[in-house]
Amino acid sequence: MKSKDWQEEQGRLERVRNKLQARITELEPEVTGLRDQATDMRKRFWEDVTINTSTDEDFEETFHNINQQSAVLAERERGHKLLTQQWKNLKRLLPSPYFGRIDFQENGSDPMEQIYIGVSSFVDRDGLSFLIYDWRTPIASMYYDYSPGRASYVTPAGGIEGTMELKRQFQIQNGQIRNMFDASETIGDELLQQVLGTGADSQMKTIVATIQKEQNAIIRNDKSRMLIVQGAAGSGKTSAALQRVAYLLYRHRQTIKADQIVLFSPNPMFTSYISTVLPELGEENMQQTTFQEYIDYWLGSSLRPEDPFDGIEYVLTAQGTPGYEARLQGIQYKTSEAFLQALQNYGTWLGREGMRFKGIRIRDRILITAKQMREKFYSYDRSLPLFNRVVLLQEWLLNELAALERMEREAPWVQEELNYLDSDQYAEVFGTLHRDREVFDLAEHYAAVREKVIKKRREDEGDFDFAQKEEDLLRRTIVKDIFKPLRKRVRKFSFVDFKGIYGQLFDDEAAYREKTNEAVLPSLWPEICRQTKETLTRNELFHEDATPYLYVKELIEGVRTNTEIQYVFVDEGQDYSAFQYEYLKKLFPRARMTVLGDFGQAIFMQSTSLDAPDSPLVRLYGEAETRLIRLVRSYRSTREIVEFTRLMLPGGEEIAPFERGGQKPQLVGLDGGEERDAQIMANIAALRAEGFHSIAVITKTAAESREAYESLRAHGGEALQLITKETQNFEKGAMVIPVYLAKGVEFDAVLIYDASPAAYGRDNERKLLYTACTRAMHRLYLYSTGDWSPFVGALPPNLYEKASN
Ligand SMILES: Nc1ncnc2c1ncn2[C@@H]1O[C@H](COP(=O)(O)OP(=O)(O)OP(=O)(O)O)[C@@H](O)[C@H]1O
Repeated sequence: MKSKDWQEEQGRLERVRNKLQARITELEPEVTGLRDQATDMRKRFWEDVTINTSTDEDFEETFHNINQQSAVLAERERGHKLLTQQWKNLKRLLPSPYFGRIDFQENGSDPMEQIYIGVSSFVDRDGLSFLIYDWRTPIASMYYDYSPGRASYVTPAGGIEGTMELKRQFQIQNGQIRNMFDASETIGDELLQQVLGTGADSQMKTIVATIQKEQNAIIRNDKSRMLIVQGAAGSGKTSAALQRVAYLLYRHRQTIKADQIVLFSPNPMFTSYISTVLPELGEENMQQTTFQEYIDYWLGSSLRPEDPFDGIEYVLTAQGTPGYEARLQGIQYKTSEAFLQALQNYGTWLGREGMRFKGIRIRDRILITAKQMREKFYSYDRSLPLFNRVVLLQEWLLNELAALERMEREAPWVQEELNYLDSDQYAEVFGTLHRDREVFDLAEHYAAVREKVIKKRREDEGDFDFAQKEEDLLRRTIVKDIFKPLRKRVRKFSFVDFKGIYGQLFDDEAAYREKTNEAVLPSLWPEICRQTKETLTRNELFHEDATPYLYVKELIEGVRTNTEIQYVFVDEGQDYSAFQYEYLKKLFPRARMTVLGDFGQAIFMQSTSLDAPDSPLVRLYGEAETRLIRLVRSYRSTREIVEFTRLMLPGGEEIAPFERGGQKPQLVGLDGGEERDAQIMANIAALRAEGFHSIAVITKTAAESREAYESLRAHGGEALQLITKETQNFEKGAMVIPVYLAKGVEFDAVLIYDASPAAYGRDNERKLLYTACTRAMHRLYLYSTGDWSPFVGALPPNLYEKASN
């Protein structure tokens, strides 16, 4: 780069920074001033309103007064929030105001425009000249989409065409230009090289300075109801998703708030991993959750669903145990669209017969039987949906309970209870009767006067009537205490026997066919039925039963929806079943959906292909509303690691490495376990000495992780961290982690604890090994004390180096 250019750019940078600084200094007193005003107002809120309730007019005036005062306060707070936001943005810009520049000559327009691009916009005093453009502005999109030459962009008013004369990238730190590149290709590789060469972090970083064209298409897609991204490991799916959230929040800032966007992530640790990206971009985080959290929430405490990690642990460790094959078949069937259809048919069947209810009882006595409920239920108009009839039944039950409650007050058991009441309960009733009196002070006065006038004493504690009243009240209280929780439960639909309704699906094959019209059943159906029923008796649910169970529950209770949410993001989308997608679609009827995933990393049984021609995801909203984008370039790992890992997958040749070189993966053959642990510890020490700090020893299962952890600790690995499904935060350092928890995250170096055929031999273990190896950014080691997994053995030997002790 010519030094004249450099000087000019440094000069401009300084001018912009001075302006930024001046604006910050100018805003500072306003920001603190408004904050103080608002705090002060809040403190003095009640001093500034005069409360007078003497007359109706006074009361009304007080009411308006309070309203007015809170409106002023809200306005101040809003003003303060906006100003603070602006002030924070400027402060964020100051050390590194921009990262890119394009010179654009619009067709038919005179001056060529220099467009500097940063994480937010900064306008000069005149209010017109943009000193910095937010990366999300339409004009800035050219920076990501074009190399110098003809270029265009789309504004709300239409397309603009012209020529890009220059495209420049900057690395600016603390106000100094550290690097400057003029790019001839779409985003020069140099900057990306540098960014990717740095170490892994315990938190994900933003990529706004180096977004690639194909990622930009994902970020700015604003048309599709359903956007599907199938992308190879490390191709930037999660990154694109997060920058897309930032883009949407900017593009629709008048209408969408961060809490109207929800992102489903694979586990809580991942949630913490990505939590800093949006704040770094000056935006609030969207809502983040896991599917499991949803399920737990809606199932309540009635049943304990198995979590997906216990589910996968079973699949990976229980081969050969009785019932294993049936469980696998069960998982496959229960997560399929066929089962969803079967359950819909089941809903129709329940509309005609077979609903199950739970009788309502008090003290070992049935008040309303399940049979009565069933008869009542099926007496309602059969054209009404299940849900409406259940609501009618609910109303009927509440009325019945009210009548029964009145009758019950005279029941002999109530008399008995009366005899056993303790003094506290008496005191309470006594207090209530007297309280009634005090409240009606006027009535008390009136009664006292009346007593005098008619010369007859009013009734009192000693009177028969009073005693009668007291007993009545006691009876009411006793019966009410029993009926109140009954009513509460009826309101929560607990008179419906959901467990029985779901369970009876698994009575036997003929019954199942009749209830669901299902033609094709898994061959081990009887065993699937036995397992499902047995789990239900323990008040547990297999992971694969949880969503279907909720689905059936909602057929009856009414569908739960959340209409507030405008955008739903599903990361690691291959791990959700067709069934779960249908459920999400129903849950968020207004939302647009973005699903990002990689079928190459589909390690759960319920996986869904994202881009197959018959993918249920495409059917979800229909082809016309769906856009599929494929990412094949992998940015995370070095070329050597990508070349090694991609061939583990059928069709993996299309995955393209980014040109960043490194060491070939190392296959370390050892004679025994002890030796392996010593070797791993030696490799970790060497990696650390080289400056790699985030290191993961990856195992296939949680059980294996624990064993490896114990064993490595005995060989000097005291500082290692064991990651389990309960781990909430992702910390930098060396750790032992099962592969399914390492999904979505990355490390400087990955060490595959056991790459033998015993660990990764079956076909469903191929993707596990691929997922594990693709977590590595710079270094990859595989260990085995015997043969190599066939997925490694089949690779051309020039793709790795063999090392033995
Ligand atoms: N355009 C880019 N500029 C800089 N870094 C990028 C870019 N795209 C991706 N990366 C980096 O590549 C790594 C992988 O990105 P990310 O985790 O988003 O990929 P992914 O497709 O979600 O991966 P996986 O499916 O393996 O979880 C991250 O370190 C990310 O910062």
